[in-house]
Amino acid sequence: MTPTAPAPTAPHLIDGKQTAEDIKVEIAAAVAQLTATGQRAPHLAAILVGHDGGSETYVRNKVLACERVGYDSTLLRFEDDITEADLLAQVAALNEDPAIDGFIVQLPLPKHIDAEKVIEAVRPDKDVDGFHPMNLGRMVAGLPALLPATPSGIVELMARQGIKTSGQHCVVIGRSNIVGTPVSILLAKNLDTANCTVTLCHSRTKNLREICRQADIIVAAIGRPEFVTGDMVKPGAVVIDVGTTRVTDANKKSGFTLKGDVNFAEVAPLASRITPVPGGVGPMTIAMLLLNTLRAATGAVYPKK
Ligand SMILES: Nc1nc(=O)c2c([nH]1)NC[C@@H]1CN(c3ccc(C(=O)N[C@@H](CCC(=O)O)C(=O)O)cc3)C=[N+]21
Ligand SMILES: [Mg+2]
Repeated sequence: MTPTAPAPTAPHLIDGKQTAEDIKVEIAAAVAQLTATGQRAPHLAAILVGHDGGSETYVRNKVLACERVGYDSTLLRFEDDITEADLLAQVAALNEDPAIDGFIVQLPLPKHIDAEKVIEAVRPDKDVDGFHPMNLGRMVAGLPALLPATPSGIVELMARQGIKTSGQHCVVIGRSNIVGTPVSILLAKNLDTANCTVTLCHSRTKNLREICRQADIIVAAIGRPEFVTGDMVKPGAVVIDVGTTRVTDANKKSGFTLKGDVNFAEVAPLASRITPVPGGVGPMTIAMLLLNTLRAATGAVYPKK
């Protein structure tokens, strides 16, 4: 008898691209309602410093997404020798501009610029990245806040895909300020969409493999391509891959392949559900940025100034 062919992986893929599209349709409807009542469309601005290929792609995707939902968008580009003082002046100008509802400063910034200082300079009510300590603190305290886009995108993606989180053991790998740390906090919250038992692992974690094997849900956010291998995953686990590293690939016209933090070939056959890269968490990040911009524009978190 011939061996059974492996089960097709498509049905258990978590389609972040489609879910993000659904959210954009909802946002577009909200924008149409705003403009029908005589209000102007939400306006998102992005500051991009330098010429990093990944950053250019993400920012371009953000601008395109704005067009899709009917927002106005402004892209401010600067060379990588811009001084910190000049960048801070640009941030101050956007803070004061009443035509701008929210803005982001694309990271990473050049080494001579103190990124923390720039993040703290963004007015919290326009901080649609949710990176300002005011928004992070309000999130930790469970107060209304502009939430960071990738963490809230992960929570929203699991909710919309019917993935059970309540009481589940979620192992987050990576403790960055923009993903690992905030997503571990969100997933532990007493929310219909969260309520996980969370373990936050990082580069100093002992017995990482054993801890990961106890996870019902793994969130991989270490930024190391194919870090999570089959031996780290309990059969039936849900696997959320946050990584998007460009790896040189001579066979590709672009010269690179986008790699997640999960070894997809090994892990997909074990997982009950898994996000692909691309088409998983990345598009959700953009959808949640748009949602934050709508919340900023309508004064849903902070009163409009
Ligand atoms: N101030 C700031 N805010 C950010 O939110 C921010 C940032 N800086 N710096 C870099 C990271 C990374 N990030 C991504 C956004 C979209 C995709 C995305 O759309 N990815 C597509 C593929 C895109 C491609 O083809 O490269 C996908 O996964 O399907 C990925 C990564 C936002 N970040
Ligand atoms: Mg720096």
